[in-house]
Amino acid sequence: MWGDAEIGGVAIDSRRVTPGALFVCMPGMTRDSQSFLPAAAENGATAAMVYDEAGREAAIALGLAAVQVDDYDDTVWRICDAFFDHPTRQMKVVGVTGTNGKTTTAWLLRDILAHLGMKAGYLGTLGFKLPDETRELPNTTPFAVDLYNLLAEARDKGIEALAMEVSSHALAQKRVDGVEFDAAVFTNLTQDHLDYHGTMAEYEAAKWRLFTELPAQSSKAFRAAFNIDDAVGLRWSERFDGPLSYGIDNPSAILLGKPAEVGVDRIRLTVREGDTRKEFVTSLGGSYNVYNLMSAVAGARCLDIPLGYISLAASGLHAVPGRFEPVLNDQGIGILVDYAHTPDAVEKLLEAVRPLTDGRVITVFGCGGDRDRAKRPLMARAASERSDLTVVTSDNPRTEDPAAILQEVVSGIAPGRSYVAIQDRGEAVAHAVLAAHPGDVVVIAGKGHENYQIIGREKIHMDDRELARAALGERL
Ligand SMILES: CC(=O)N[C@H]1[C@@H](OP(=O)(O)OP(=O)(O)OC[C@H]2O[C@@H](n3ccc(=O)[nH]c3=O)[C@H](O)[C@@H]2O)O[C@H](CO)[C@@H](O)[C@@H]1O[C@H](C)C(=O)N[C@@H](C)C(=O)N[C@H](CCC(=O)O)C(=O)O
Ligand SMILES: Nc1ncnc2c1ncn2[C@@H]1O[C@H](COP(=O)(O)OP(=O)(O)OP(=O)(O)O)[C@@H](O)[C@H]1O
Ligand SMILES: N[C@H](CCC[C@H](N)C(=O)O)C(=O)O
Ligand SMILES: [Mg+2]
Repeated sequence: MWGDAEIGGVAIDSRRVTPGALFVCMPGMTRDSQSFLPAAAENGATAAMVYDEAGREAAIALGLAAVQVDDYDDTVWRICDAFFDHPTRQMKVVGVTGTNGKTTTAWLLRDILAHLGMKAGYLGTLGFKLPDETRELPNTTPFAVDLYNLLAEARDKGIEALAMEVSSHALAQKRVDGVEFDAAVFTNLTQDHLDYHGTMAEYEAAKWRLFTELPAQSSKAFRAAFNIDDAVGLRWSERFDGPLSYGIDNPSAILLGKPAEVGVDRIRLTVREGDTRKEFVTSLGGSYNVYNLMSAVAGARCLDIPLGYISLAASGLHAVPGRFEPVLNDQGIGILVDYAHTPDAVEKLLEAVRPLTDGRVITVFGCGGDRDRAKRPLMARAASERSDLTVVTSDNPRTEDPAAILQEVVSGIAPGRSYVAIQDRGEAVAHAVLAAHPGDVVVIAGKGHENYQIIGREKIHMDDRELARAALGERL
């Protein structure tokens, strides 16, 4: 520590530094965040957390108090948790983790809690949702400094319960350490993010921290809910003391769902827990959402909300933005915008769609650049095996060559299956919609709620729902 300073805030980005703040420089970013020390000082920072000698010297030269840390990940959350006075001790927090279904589960859980009159919040891929406003966030689970700022804001605004997605990146980087979870829900584990974690074992180990290391740091009692129809969920529930197991297929689940009807915008199921049975009728659609509904119910049960209350609240549930979201039209063409961006999600999505139509299924999808390359051919296989026509296109190529990504995707198309590769996403959507006949379903996967395409480091406006409507216009 060099020098002393009274701290009035903590910021990770020089543009968000307010007078008196500690500016936290995070190592390993695309740009050296210590290069923003002058901008932070200009905005009134009085102290800086730096990660090497050059940063320390720069901070001191700017008149800032400086602390140099070697283990960034393990230090920053401790500083934030202490500075913000342990914000999660004053609200219920339910974490949701797993490869697919985090956003949907956490969003539905927030809706259930809000319908029951609680002041509930949501934090995840769809942003930071408070009762009166929703703000977009760049990450599913923000970095510790940003996260703790949001948690303190939630606490200060009287949020009673927060449903929060917890990504594997966040767990590996200790972004959520110090957060005192009342409960955590596990949805499923299949391949994704191998670019970051390297192996499935490492990926799984990161997620497991939410159920082991994090509760061990917490002063609260902790409950865990596992989907035991998933192989990893089953294994974990056996390793865990007193979990709430849930599922549809495995009859030993404590919370057991029996779907009675699954349509485009209707799910009806019975949930049994011991001697209690309750009917759930929602305006959600798609068979994969039966699981997410069960996950959300499990999250609410972990907070001791009676099953009957949860079933009442569930009657108000409807499609989550960008997930199995219909684009309505009067041309008789089913159009669904969805966020499937893993092999398992593509499979589950298309299995949800097939029973809903006697017509053809036409699927448009791509794979993100600068992300897990190994999943590209697997997504193509999953899509082409279950579609009558597959249209491969771009999905956030980022700094990669879009044509090269398309080639890697196409290498996985199942032999003999019909496909076309069209790099421009707007043209690809138009091709699919123009090829459709009444009764067919066009599935546009991968971008869901995203209203942009990232090309290079630029974000340009692009929204699959708008592209679909424009293409419908071309048919007239
Ligand atoms: C690869 C990666 O992790 N990138 C993150 C990184 O972006 P970057 O390296 O491009 O940042 P940068 O713009 O060069 O800035 C570097 C540093 O300087 C700071 N800065 C920058 C400009 C300035 O004027 N002043 C300033 O202080 C920034 O705050 C940052 O700390 O820093 C940004 C700001 O903190 C993050 O939003 C961004 O996450 C991006 C969006 C991302 O996609 N990350 C993925 C890998 C991720 O974390 N995903 C997980 C899982 C998602 C899921 O499957 O659900 C997640 O939780 O989001
Ligand atoms: N329970 C599930 N099992 C399998 N696939 C699912 C499940 N829930 C959702 N999906 C598929 O995954 C897509 C993304 O769902 P959602 O956004 O809820 O997941 P997520 O885990 O939050 O994803 P991300 O990692 O991007 O945050 C959906 O659009 C759907 O195609
Ligand atoms: N949170 C996910 C989103 C991927 C969505 C897809 N549109 C892409 O860009 O690959 C990720 O960072 O892997
Ligand atoms: Mg998400």
